[in-house]
Amino acid sequence: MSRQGTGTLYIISAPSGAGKTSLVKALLDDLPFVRVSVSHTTRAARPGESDGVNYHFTSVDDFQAMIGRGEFLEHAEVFGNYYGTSHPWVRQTLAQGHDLILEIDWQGAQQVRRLAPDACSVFILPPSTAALRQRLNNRGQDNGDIIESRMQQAAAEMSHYVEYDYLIINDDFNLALNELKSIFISGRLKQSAQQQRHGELLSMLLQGS
Ligand SMILES: Nc1nc2c(ncn2[C@@H]2O[C@H](COP(=O)(O)OP(=O)(O)O)[C@@H](O)[C@H]2O)c(=O)[nH]1
Ligand SMILES: Nc1ncnc2c1ncn2[C@@H]1O[C@H](COP(=O)(O)OP(=O)(O)O)[C@@H](O)[C@H]1O
Repeated sequence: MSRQGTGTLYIISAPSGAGKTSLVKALLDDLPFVRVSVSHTTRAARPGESDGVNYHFTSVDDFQAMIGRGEFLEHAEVFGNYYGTSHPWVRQTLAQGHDLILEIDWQGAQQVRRLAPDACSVFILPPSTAALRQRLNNRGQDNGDIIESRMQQAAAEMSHYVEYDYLIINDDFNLALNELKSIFISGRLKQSAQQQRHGELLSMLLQGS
């Protein structure tokens, strides 16, 4: 299912605050063939977040109705809220030939791997737990209790890193971004070579030089 059309499915997981959203945003700015899935969640929007952009903010009743209709590729409860990925949207985006990122937790990653064994998965670690706490504080979007509960669950999330194809330590942001980009570019190159379209990719990659 990760290779319907020409797109490849990528899973990116990390403990809260490790920097996955910032890295994915920067990656999307640089690589035009990549899209990110906007998940559904029952958590409240943070200041500055908008419906349909960061998440589809959904009531618990609506979320459960979507589960009942089989609309999620995967879903999980994280930090006391539900999160899920729209199956029709994933199918359509891959069929259009885009590579697609799912920013999901380890539970969702396990569900997706069962359905799409050739999905490529990347785990992002912070350089230390102290840095993780510092980043959650600096982000300034969660109160002290929420930060505490995210720190408590960080170890459990991080214990799953061995299940992933790639591991990136997000210490220096630009270094981590380049490592992430190489994974996507190499994946695209492999696909393009299979489809005899490597010349097209090369000119896309070199257009800024
Ligand atoms: N299984 C699953 N997890 C998700 C989904 N969307 C987000 N998450 C995970 O839910 C957790 C909390 O996300 P969020 O509330 O945005 O907090 P943040 O990671 O600190 O920015 C993170 O581990 C996300 O990877 C989804 O659609 N499915
Ligand atoms: N390499 C880095 N060094 C320092 N701060 C970072 C780095 N990467 C991300 N951050 C900051 O850490 C905070 C959490 O990042 P975010 O992308 O929201 O994490 P996540 O999506 O994994 O919860 C943000 O304020 C972000 O700007």
